[in-house]
Amino acid sequence: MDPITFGVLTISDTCYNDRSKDRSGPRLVSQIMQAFRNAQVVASVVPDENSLIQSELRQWINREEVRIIFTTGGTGLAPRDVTPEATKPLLDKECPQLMTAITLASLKKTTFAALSRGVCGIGGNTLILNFPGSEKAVAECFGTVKDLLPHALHLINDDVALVQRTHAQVQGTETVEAQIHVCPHQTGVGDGRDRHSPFPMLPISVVMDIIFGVVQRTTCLEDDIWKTTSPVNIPPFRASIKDGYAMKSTGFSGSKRVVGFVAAGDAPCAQPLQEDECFKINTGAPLPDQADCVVQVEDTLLVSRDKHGEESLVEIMVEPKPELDVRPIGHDLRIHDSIFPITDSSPVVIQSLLSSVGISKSLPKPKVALVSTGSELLAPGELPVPGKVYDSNATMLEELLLYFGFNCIRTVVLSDNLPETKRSLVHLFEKVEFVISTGGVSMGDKDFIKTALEELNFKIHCGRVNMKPGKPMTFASKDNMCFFGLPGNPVSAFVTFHLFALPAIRWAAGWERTKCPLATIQVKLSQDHILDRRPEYVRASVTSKNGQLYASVNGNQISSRLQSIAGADVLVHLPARSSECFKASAGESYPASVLRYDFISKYE
Ligand SMILES: Nc1nc2c(c(=O)[nH]1)N[C@H]1C(S)=C(S)[C@@H](COP(=O)(O)OP(=O)(O)OC[C@H]3O[C@@H](n4cnc5c(N)ncnc54)[C@H](O)[C@@H]3O)O[C@H]1N2
Ligand code: MOO
Ligand SMILES: [Mg+2]
Repeated sequence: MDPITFGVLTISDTCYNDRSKDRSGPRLVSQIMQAFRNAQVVASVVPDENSLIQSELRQWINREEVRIIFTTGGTGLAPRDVTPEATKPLLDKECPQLMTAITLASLKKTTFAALSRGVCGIGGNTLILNFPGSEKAVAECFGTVKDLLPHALHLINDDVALVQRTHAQVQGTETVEAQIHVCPHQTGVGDGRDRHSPFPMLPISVVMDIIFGVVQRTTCLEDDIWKTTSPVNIPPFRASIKDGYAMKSTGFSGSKRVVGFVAAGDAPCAQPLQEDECFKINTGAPLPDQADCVVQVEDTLLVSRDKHGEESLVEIMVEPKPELDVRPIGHDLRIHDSIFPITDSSPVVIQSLLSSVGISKSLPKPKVALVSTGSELLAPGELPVPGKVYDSNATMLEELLLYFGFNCIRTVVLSDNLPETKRSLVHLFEKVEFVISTGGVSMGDKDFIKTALEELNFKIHCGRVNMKPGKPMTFASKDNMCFFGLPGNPVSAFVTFHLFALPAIRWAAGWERTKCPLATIQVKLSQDHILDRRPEYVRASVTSKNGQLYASVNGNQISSRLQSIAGADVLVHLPARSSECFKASAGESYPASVLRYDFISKYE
């Protein structure tokens, strides 16, 4: 079944300014994913501005694969409500009855539905429907139209065979065998254990929006760190920039008597100084009070030593100039000035700048616990046991957290046992705000993570993501406790850590939102790659050839094969296969997330 791409456009000044306030957009996305297994969703938020709404809609209409667009918001009577006015000029045909069906259904719930002015119609080959802005309203409106949508698309496509089949179904003339379920809803119910995941397969962008909306970000950087002013001058004294001789610039070049020695760490010296005298001085040492310049040792000659072997006379071969090779007091940073010229959440930057002005403060970092689940797991170092495998995830995630500057508590392996899993989660959340587990999130009857979370009254925001690897990635929260259930397959855990858990932890630590995800670059593929049904995050190593970056896929990409992370500089983002495109070709350019600072493996 080919994927259908839906667009979900939230139109609201408020949500545009604070995306975490957008409830109706994510609700629509989740309903689409639940109703259509082959759905892909692009989502965006724009303010109530006619031109911005039109520009976003036009872009989606021009994308061949976007077949249905739902807008939510801006349909009412308020002065800023302009969604219908923005939509109408883009429609080639209006579909007023579709809106009538929505309105009739909505009026059964509330007469306020009469105050919505939304329109429906076709622009290019895309069906556009304006829904109101409330979460409840979009759920109801979607419920009204969802069964009509596949047939509407067949009609827009002029897909005669499927149109006839639907007409036959409606008229009851089709045989049972010939019936196809054009709109495959997930069952979510059934006798005994449900055989279908009740969790919609959400697009990555939606999961990211959810994570940033749910995880609480510390404001300590804004409230405290960025406002820190320096209690000292740097340098706190006039400091020599060179190893050489400190003197008066009013004297000339030529021979000078060496009257003293100043090393870094010595207190500034008040001894009188004549124009034909100098002090030997080291880089970083304080200039004697009466000196105003330094001549580097390379521009001098030693003339004589005294009886103790100490330098007594030197020849200064350049003309001394005022301030030559001197850093004045406060040259680098003045007392009371802000110590951060710009905000930079890197712990390296924060901690070292604080230290440079004498402030010893450790940054509050989110507390994280790691736990591997699986009765099959052996700790590295243990003897092999039939049926068991070694736990690589705990080591990998601990190293990744350290690499990115975060610490963790690493706990024991949990066996696949529901009461034990629940007990451990409760216990861990007494100590930390993030728990990252691996394993136990897919469909097996021993996959207890989601059940444990539900029984502990966590809200599961995401139980599946439309990606490969990492589909069953689970994100849940309760109060300020956040839980990432990464899939057990080692590569799935590796990819989902980088794409979801790391940005969440950086966000909690107070990082800017744009800095939380890994940096993205463009790379050209070195070889063809067959596209998957899900968007895929392929591990690849990068070669730089004449300034262009090429990505070579690291062997078999099955999610159990940890060898694919060896030499992995980037995760190349490949789109899902579509009816038009089934492979990514060598030479094509794709975005890629940078996994490591030293991300170029080879130069050719
Ligand atoms: N019926 C279905 N089965 C599966 C689905 C599905 O949609 N329907 N999804 C598959 C996908 S995709 C993934 S990914 C995995 C994820 O499974 P779980 O998160 O439930 O993980 P487990 O079943 O516990 O283990 C999977 C695999 O990984 C090995 N593993 C687990 N932990 C570790 C560790 N710490 N170190 C090394 N290896 C580990 C484990 O032994 C299994 O081989 O589910 C698919 N199934
Ligand atoms: O998502 Mo799984 O991670 O495909 O193997
Ligand atoms: Mg499993």
